[in-house]
Amino acid sequence: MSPDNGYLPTRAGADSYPINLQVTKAKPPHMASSGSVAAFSNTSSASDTGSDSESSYPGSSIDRLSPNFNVLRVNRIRPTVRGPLASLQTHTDQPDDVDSEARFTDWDGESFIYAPNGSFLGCMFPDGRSEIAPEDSISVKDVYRRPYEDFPDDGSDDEDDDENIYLDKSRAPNYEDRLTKLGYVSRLPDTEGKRHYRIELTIDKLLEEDKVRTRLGTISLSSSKLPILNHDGLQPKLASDLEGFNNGFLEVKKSSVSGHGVFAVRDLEPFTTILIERELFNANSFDLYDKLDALTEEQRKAYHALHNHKRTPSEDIRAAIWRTNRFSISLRGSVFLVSSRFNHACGDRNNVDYSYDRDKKCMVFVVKKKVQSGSELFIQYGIGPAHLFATWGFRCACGGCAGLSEDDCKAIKSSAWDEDNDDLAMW
Ligand SMILES: C[S@@+](CC[C@H](N)C(=O)[O-])C[C@H]1O[C@@H](n2cnc3c(N)ncnc32)[C@H](O)[C@@H]1O
Repeated sequence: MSPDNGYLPTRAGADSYPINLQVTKAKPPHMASSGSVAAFSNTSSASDTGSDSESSYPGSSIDRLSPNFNVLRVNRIRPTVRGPLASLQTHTDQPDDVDSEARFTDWDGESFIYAPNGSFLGCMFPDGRSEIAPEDSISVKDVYRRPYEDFPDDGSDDEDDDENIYLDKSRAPNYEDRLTKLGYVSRLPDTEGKRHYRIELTIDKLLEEDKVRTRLGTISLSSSKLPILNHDGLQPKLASDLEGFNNGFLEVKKSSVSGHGVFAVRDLEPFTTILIERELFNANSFDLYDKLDALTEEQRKAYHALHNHKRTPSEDIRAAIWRTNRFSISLRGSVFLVSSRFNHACGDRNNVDYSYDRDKKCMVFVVKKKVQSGSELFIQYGIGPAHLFATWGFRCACGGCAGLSEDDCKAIKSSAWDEDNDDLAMW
């Protein structure tokens, strides 16, 4: 399982986080309460949608916010006759320990927006196609999960006169052509202990001289209530047997695919965060045994209760457990107790995405599509049964792929499998 092996469009980046998203329809333009920039001052409360419609479009499109930033709604307020502009309005319960400005980058018409603490807030596609979109919802598309450090700092970032405007030149070589695509980020008055940011996005190429910022939409964010599961003071029950572990979203129990698995305990909507778990430890092939020695007895017991899938009969059991369960974090691996119980499914069958929060050392799991209560929750370890077999030594039984024949396995073993190699750094 490797959430951190480069940019994969289906995977979350290291500094990106999941959200719960609800999109509401906005008032049609003629009903909008105000079409001017000044209207923003009335919208600093997260509970103010500017819209009275309840329609929701779960599955719409901004993904991957911090657990501290749940998107509650996106609503289109008013398209402007001068061309569309978009804005995000955010708030956070985070302590005031970060810069007061969010960051905005623009690349090939894709807009990436970061919270002041560097957390990825979302992305928008402010291209011409979405101008005055015919549908009521704001046109915010697709999902991007890219580690923050993916954006190279060439020292040449252009800062506009307005100190709240950032344009990342290194990501937008033709940035001069895009000068009308700037993000305007400003802090709004705090309410009820929450901090609010307004992020406006100019997307109208026609507005060369007379740039007018008009709110096209608003995104309100609230903090996630899902607590981090950590194993510092491990409960004996968790140490000996995870079966029955239930956090209100998921439970661990026997799976028909393999051993134990993770199952939904209620109907889940896309983008729901279902588990945030702190690693038990992080190791590489050199310090694994030291790390295991440093665990408490309960923690070690929990480690040994994890599944092990030996690649070779001679493989050390501690190494086999580590290799079977670790999530690859850069060149190291982290072990989790509940996260390690997710089985793999190929193709469309996997229904959960995951990412690693480097700061908190947590794995974060987010539902990708609607899941019915009782269904098994699957992640994707790798692409295709041949890769799974060559890397982890098991034959995929997810039901979503053709699987492997005996001959396939033999062929893989003879080409990609070194019987003597139980090297921990295999993958
Ligand atoms: C991280 S563990 C997953 C949880 C494990 N089933 C358990 O009981 O703890 C990974 C192991 O689960 C099994 N596994 C996971 N997904 C599988 C699949 N699609 N088909 C067959 N075995 C699978 C393999 O043995 C694999 O080495």
